[in-house]
Amino acid sequence: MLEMRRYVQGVAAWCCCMVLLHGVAAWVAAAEVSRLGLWEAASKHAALPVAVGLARSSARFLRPGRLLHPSRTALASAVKTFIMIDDRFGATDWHPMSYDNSIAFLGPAGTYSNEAALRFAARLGIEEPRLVECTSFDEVFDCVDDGVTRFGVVGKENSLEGPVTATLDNFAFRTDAVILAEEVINVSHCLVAHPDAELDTIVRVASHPQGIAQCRRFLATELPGRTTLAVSSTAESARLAAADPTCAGISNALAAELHGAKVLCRNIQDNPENQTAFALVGRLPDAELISGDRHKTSLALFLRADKPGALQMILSEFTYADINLTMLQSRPTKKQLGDYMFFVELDGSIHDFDVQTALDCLRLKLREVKVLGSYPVE
Ligand SMILES: O=C(O)C(=O)C[C@]1(C(=O)O)C=C[C@@H](O)C=C1
Repeated sequence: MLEMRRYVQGVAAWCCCMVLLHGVAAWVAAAEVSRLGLWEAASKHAALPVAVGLARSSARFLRPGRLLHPSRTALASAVKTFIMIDDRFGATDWHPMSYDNSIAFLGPAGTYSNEAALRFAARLGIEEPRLVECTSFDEVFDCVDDGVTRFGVVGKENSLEGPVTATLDNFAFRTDAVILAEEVINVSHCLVAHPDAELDTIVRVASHPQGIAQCRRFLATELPGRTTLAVSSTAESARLAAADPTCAGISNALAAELHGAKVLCRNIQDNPENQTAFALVGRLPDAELISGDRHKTSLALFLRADKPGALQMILSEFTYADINLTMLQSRPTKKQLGDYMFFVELDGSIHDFDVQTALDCLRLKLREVKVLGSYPVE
């Protein structure tokens, strides 16, 4: 009986603590709002996140696990009302352009990007796409941003070399285009050369920097001492090789055939499992053009300040929402040495409840959460 009474007293004391904690949280928020005014308090992120943080941690204690999501979302949405956020996926001020079926890609004909562009065209149901050749991924983004083409194709990640940084930087700092779909291409490189060339007449090997990096071991063992030359694409290297017996290229067999080069060696990449994921980029109103069963979401996350535990805080929101991350990459903000932002790719759609919850919570803590796309994967 005595034990029972102690237990009841314990529970009552615990409840009082929780009520007190919520009271303090509300009081802090109210004091800050009355001191600064609602808008300033919210935009300074001073009182409200503190209140939310306290309320969340006590609520976490009250209702552990996934049961907590409704209260997390309610809190996050309540605060979201007062804080300016970059949520282009919720934006409404979008003006449709006059559309055609054009796709910008890294040329010339025969690149892996070309192959990806044709696959995307098939998924879009475009029978005869108008393919616009570009000399870099920057130019592909420019085509989409300036309305020169409706779609663009850019490399996103390679299984041997990792994320394509030129693409990430465009997404973080330059473009408003979004990822509409992803396509994975098997990359099987050949050493291609002038019809009269042999291995020992080659003095230079040209290719896209990714192509050269993916064949490092082959070049060191089969063509030691040869210089390498970075060119705009693998197919461009085939074109160069076809015109110069001393310069080989690294491309696929189709590019060699299209540009008049011959194949000297096949499958020269350092790992037979070489794949590159390409992104179809376009404007937001086209976000639902391609549908699928499985989705990925890509984000660029900008910190308010560099401080201990910042990355752990980001990761814990995903862990808490039970979301699997498929890519994590830090990149310099280009403002000062040591200042970094993060790219995250996760399993799930922006429309999933768990994903929305995690994003709402991150928006309270970060300077910017930029959604780069929520798209079907094959
Ligand atoms: O040069 C090409 O063929 C491209 O499409 C570019 C690219 C890349 O950006 O990674 C695509 C696939 C290979 O990984 C090598 C180069």
